[in-house]
Amino acid sequence: MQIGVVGVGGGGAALADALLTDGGGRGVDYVAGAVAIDTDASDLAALSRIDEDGRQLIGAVHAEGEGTAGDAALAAEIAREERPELQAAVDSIPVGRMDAAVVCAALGGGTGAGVAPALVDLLGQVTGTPVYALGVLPGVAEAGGDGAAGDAAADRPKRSAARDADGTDDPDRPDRPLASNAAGAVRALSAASDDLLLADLEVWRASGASYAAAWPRLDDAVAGRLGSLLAAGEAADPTPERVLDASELTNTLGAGGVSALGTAATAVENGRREGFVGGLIDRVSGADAPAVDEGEAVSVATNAARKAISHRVSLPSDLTSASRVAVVFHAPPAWLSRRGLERARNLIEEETGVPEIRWGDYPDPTADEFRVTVLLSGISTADRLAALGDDLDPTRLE
Ligand SMILES: Nc1nc2c(ncn2[C@@H]2O[C@H](COP(=O)(O)OP(=O)(O)OP(=O)(O)O)[C@@H](O)[C@H]2O)c(=O)[nH]1
Repeated sequence: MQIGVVGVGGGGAALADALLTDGGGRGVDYVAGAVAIDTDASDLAALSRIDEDGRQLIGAVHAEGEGTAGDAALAAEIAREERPELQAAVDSIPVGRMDAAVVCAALGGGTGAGVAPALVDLLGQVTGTPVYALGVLPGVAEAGGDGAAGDAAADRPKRSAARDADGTDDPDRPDRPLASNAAGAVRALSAASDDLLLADLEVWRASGASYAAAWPRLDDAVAGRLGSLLAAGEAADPTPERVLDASELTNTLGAGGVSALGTAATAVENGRREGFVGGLIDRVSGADAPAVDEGEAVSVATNAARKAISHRVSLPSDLTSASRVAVVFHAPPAWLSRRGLERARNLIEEETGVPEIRWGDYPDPTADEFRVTVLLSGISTADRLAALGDDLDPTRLE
């Protein structure tokens, strides 16, 4: 599945950048084009993968190139006033080559929360493809919740402030209302987009560490999960037994509620010889697959499947409330045993209560792990969302 990516705000643009990095590193590209839009010039300048031509600063008059400091209403106003600039940025994405658009945003940020809904709306009008939102929920402590380390005040929730040498914030700017921004953005994006995929920053925060330390971990992990799902349908050599293509993914998404991503991997022997000469011998002799014990293949597949839905799912939630599931098995070809994949699918079906999950395999002779990646869609019970606002019970979201 080919996607056009629009990252908005500091966190959203960083996540879009991570998707481009993941796509470039796979040998199977699934990003048709990517742009970043922000009110903060320094955050745009800090991106590493998105082309300079694809970086659009907005709100220069109101935000002076320094972000909105959490003011989602101001950001929404900027989006209304500068719709032509948003349109120009989006126009640089090759719409004809993509199966869907993905708008990435950190939902606690003013720019992310205020501008992402306008972008979803705009993309819906110009692309003719589904438009998905990929949102980062703020950490519990930075959003003013309890139950986490009390260092939220010292833990700069904003990217440019996190880089400030003195660590102080602009006293003229209001406190950042991360929780209410996130609540508003979840409401608006679930109404405007074809599906809202969520990743909770809290999931990637190591105990006692700062949220800033969790940013790249979340961005790389979420990009890797989405990348595994999207690239599986694009990989043609060797031929998969079953392809999880764009229409399968589109049919998994859009079930109402919200969606989450899970993954887990086990290291496996891929049987390749080391080095250039070894690679040549492998190619000439065709001896690139180790003999894999069927019992071991089944055990590796089921263990990875169990962990993928129980460990660091991007939005902690009641998995039995999901209504649709798609799974990709990515491994060296010899490890993709029919029985192993069937047992792993059965396990996921039993744990989620979703019958007949969609799935595909991704045989990859260069892989050195057996990876299971899961998309859980139509989730209707997630405590973290309910804590952000009564009306955010996903059953009530569109
Ligand atoms: N995943 C991720 N989250 C980030 C990153 N940078 C900031 N965040 C989180 O995003 C939220 C703040 O949003 P930002 O993206 O910094 O703000 P913004 O959307 O640029 O909006 P402004 O308020 O106008 O600066 C907080 O929850 C931060 O912890 C990042 O690089 N990656």
